[in-house]
Amino acid sequence: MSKHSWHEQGGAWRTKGRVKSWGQVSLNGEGLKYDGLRSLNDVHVRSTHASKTRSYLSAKSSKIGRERVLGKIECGMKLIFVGTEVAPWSKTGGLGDVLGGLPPALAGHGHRVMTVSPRYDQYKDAWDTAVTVEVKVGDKIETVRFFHCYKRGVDRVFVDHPCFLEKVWGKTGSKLYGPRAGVDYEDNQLRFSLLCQAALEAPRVLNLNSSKYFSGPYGEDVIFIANDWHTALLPCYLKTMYQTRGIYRHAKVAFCIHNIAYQGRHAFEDFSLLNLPNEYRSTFEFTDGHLKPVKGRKINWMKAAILESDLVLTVSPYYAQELVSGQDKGVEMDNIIRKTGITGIVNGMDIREWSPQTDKFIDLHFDTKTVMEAKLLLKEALQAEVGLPVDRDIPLVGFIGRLEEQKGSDILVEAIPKFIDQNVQIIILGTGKKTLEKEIAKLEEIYPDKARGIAKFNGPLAHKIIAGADFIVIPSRFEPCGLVQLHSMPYGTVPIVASTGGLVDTVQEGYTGFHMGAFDVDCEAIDPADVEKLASTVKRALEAYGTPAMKRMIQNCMVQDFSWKGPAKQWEKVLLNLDVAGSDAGIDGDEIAPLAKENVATP
Ligand SMILES: Nc1ncnc2c1ncn2[C@@H]1O[C@H](COP(=O)(O)OP(=O)(O)O[C@H]2O[C@H](CO)[C@@H](O)[C@H](O)[C@H]2O)[C@@H](O)[C@H]1O
Ligand SMILES: OC[C@H]1O[C@H](O[C@H]2[C@H](O)[C@@H](O)[C@@H](O[C@H]3[C@H](O)[C@@H](O)[C@@H](O)O[C@@H]3CO)O[C@@H]2CO)[C@H](O)[C@@H](O)[C@@H]1O
Repeated sequence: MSKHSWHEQGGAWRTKGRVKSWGQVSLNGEGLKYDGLRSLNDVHVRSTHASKTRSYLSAKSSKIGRERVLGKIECGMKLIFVGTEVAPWSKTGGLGDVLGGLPPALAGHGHRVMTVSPRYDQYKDAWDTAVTVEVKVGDKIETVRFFHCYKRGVDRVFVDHPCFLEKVWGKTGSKLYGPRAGVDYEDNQLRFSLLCQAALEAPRVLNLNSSKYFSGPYGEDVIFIANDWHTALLPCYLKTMYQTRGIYRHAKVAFCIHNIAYQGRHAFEDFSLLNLPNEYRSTFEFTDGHLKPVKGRKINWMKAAILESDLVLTVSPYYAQELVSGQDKGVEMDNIIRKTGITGIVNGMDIREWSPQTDKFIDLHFDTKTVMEAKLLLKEALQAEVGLPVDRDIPLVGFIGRLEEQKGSDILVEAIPKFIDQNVQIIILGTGKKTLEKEIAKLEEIYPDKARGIAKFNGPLAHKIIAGADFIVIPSRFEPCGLVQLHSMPYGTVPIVASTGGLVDTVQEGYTGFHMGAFDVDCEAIDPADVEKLASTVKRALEAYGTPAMKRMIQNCMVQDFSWKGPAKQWEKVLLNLDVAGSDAGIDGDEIAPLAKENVATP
């Protein structure tokens, strides 16, 4: 049994009755009348005879740009990303960022890219396609409707169903998975079953004509990129509901692990909710030493996803190594992953959102030449905003993250007394576990002139901290990739990081940041040695503040390229290796279109 970091503690949904039969409702009839955003005919699509309406445009790269002519696809893959978060429409953390940023970068390489995620809110930029499909979820037939918009070269598809829209009020930050942090919705397994089935329908039933480069449904020769445990049923349904019927014969599934701490462990009896044939029981079966959500034998969604997908990826090479290093870091999936293998590709970040030269949330823009003066002014603005004494000579340390043990905010709180006597201020921004939120909120009372803990999900403030702080501290017990250090470095904000996961891959000791060493991954305890490591490394960073060495580090941080361009190339390479019919390398392009101003999810 892994001693720590399986984060799920319960919330299993119990079935009251057993499902007698499985499978999708019969699909008959035909006719796909949805034509991009214009035609809003009320078409109830029960058919999946998408091929009848195919009219692809082919794509050719040329030196002077894209030249695409009617005919068969000559270039690019058809990629369907599926996930429960997609920024800016929905986000509780980094999963949303990745589904927001990676797809446009792959579209920029000439691939046809769609994301499928829940419609948690009335997104003002996503239109009703009027296309509906029926899927069997648990023992009920549910109708789902697709909404759509086309942004930065990506078809953003939103799955509309009351199980998403009625539960989540407000677009980001909370309530996507449960009424509060640590508590899951009882019907999460059904919600995610519905999402997976809808995602499998989308490429076939949506007749999208979003750009001059591509038109018609995506068709069947696609690659699904499933993300985290919520999408684990996708490879299983692909095989049992489609490929057995000769549909999607060449389609493949890549499964990306953003966080092994959340695996979707549920009561074994819940298998019957999933509408999968009995032979899949063993794929899901999993026994651990935990009592929650039930003692002993369970189903484990992530295990099934790892075993049933064609390719398993994660979000940094070092995390990939950690996952197979043993039970603790692999959270009891290490033996399974050793069998399948795993590819680690470090995440990129959205340089349109996170750039000191264009950031819409800061009052002053800067570059490598103006950084030293600009940061002082931005720090003063930040100090004033959070109510700390305004003093440009005090080094400011920031923290941004979900308040879960993963992120080590508890270790940080414990370490603060050990360095707060220095010339320093600290601002912690995060939401999550109530106990951890209370801990950070108390800091202001204890250190009124030195510390602020803000238990809110606040995007603009995150930008101001990234820009105005001198250091960003990331004391994670484990960190698959970490985006906050990527966001901070272009702003010359030097990261102080635990030596784990993607933090190892992206921060170089003494060159672009400060490493604290690896922490104990046991989430149930705070190791005093880790408190010491954190405090001494912060002190080391404070000593460097204002020195020529620190100035060099700031420059080193700022000149790196953390955009999605490089990672997208690597993603392209591994996805091409899946050898799906019609797939071809894309072109060496940039993102097709900038993030439109209206590309903001508002209720
Ligand atoms: N209170 C708050 N207010 C405003 N913004 C907030 C916020 N709390 C967090 N954020 C934002 O949420 C994102 C968090 O990024 P992380 O890399 O820490 O992801 P997370 O751990 O959630 O995701 C997992 O998936 C990602 C993506 O693969 C991996 O990088 C990561 O290691 C893994 O744990 C950042 O954009 C951050 O600014
Ligand atoms: O983008 C942020 C993270 O979002 C996902 O994590 C969520 C996870 O998948 C959900 O299951 C849920 O986790 C809760 C867990 O189920 C429950 O038993 C309890 O331990 O509390 C957990 C937190 O509420 O919410 C997570 C988001 O908070 C995604 O899987 C991660 O990769 C992302 O880091």
